[in-house]
Amino acid sequence: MSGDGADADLRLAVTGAGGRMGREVIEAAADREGVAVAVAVNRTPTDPVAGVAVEDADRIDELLGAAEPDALVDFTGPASAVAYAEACADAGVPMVTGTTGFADAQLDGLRAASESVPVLKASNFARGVAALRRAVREAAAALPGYDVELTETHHNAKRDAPSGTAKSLLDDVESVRDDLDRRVHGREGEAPRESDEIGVHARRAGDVTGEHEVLLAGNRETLELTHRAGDRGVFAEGALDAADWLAARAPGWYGFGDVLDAGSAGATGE
Ligand SMILES: NC(=O)C1=CN([C@@H]2O[C@H](COP(=O)(O)OP(=O)(O)OC[C@H]3O[C@@H](n4cnc5c(N)ncnc54)[C@H](OP(=O)(O)O)[C@@H]3O)[C@@H](O)[C@H]2O)C=CC1
Ligand SMILES: O=C(O)C1=N[C@H](C(=O)O)C[C@H](O)C1
Repeated sequence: MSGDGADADLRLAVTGAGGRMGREVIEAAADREGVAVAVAVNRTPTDPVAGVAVEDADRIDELLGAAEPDALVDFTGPASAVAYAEACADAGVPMVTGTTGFADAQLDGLRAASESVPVLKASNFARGVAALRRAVREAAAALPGYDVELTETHHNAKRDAPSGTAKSLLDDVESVRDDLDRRVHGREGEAPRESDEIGVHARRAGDVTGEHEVLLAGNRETLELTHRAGDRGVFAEGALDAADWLAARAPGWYGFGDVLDAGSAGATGE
């Protein structure tokens, strides 16, 4: 393969290239046959990652125009993800974003870009989480009246809380349980539990990659459904699968479930 990946099957742009996930995506791409990183950018100057030079993020428009990558993979922050989506729309580049913590207005910005190019947003690219989401929908529907509490644990540098995955799981529970429509974030003092609550607990500690547990409890039994990510490579692999799939799609709004459905894995939803 040539240095700029001109003969690769899938040529990527990666934003946040100096971040935990950006580095992981570049390293996973380097290990994958037929995939090359044609553009990598970061807000602050960063040494090359896996031999890929990291450019100033302010040059993104010029770099996308010159390299014409097949897709851009973004793991940054909500404001920058929206700005990169606008750059993708202008350059005609499909965008995969795993960034979490968007406000509603920022989501509108992503959706606006999806009118021009394919945009795939997923709060979690682990296949196990896709399976967890299916299991949670099934369990919550099968156990009417049971209390539901969600606990997520992440490393101490995570910015947003609760996690994007936690919010997706809460959406899943609420989609099958009309009686649960109030998210209660932690409890303190006089706080008796009401029947319409879903308790949400966000823990931040050490270097935990990411854990999500959904507890369903009746009066004489409990069911716990838990996913633990072993390392960030699992997210990077899923994001590369998503980029590969998205590169051939029409403009629109997509989720990781669409990628897995296409591969007959049977997942649905974001
Ligand atoms: N969907 C999924 O499967 C996963 C999603 N995530 C999400 O991905 C995102 C990034 O996580 P992680 O890699 O751990 O975070 P890091 O803090 O390690 O990296 C963030 C990166 O984004 C850049 N960045 C942040 N804000 C801006 C901005 N305003 N403008 C330009 N660049 C910016 C940072 O640049 P700089 O170096 O200059 O600070 C850095 O390169 C988070 O939202 C996280 O929740 C994480 C793991 C899996
Ligand atoms: O910030 C992280 O690290 C992670 N963020 C995602 C989220 O907010 O759900 C996914 C994963 O849990 C790791």
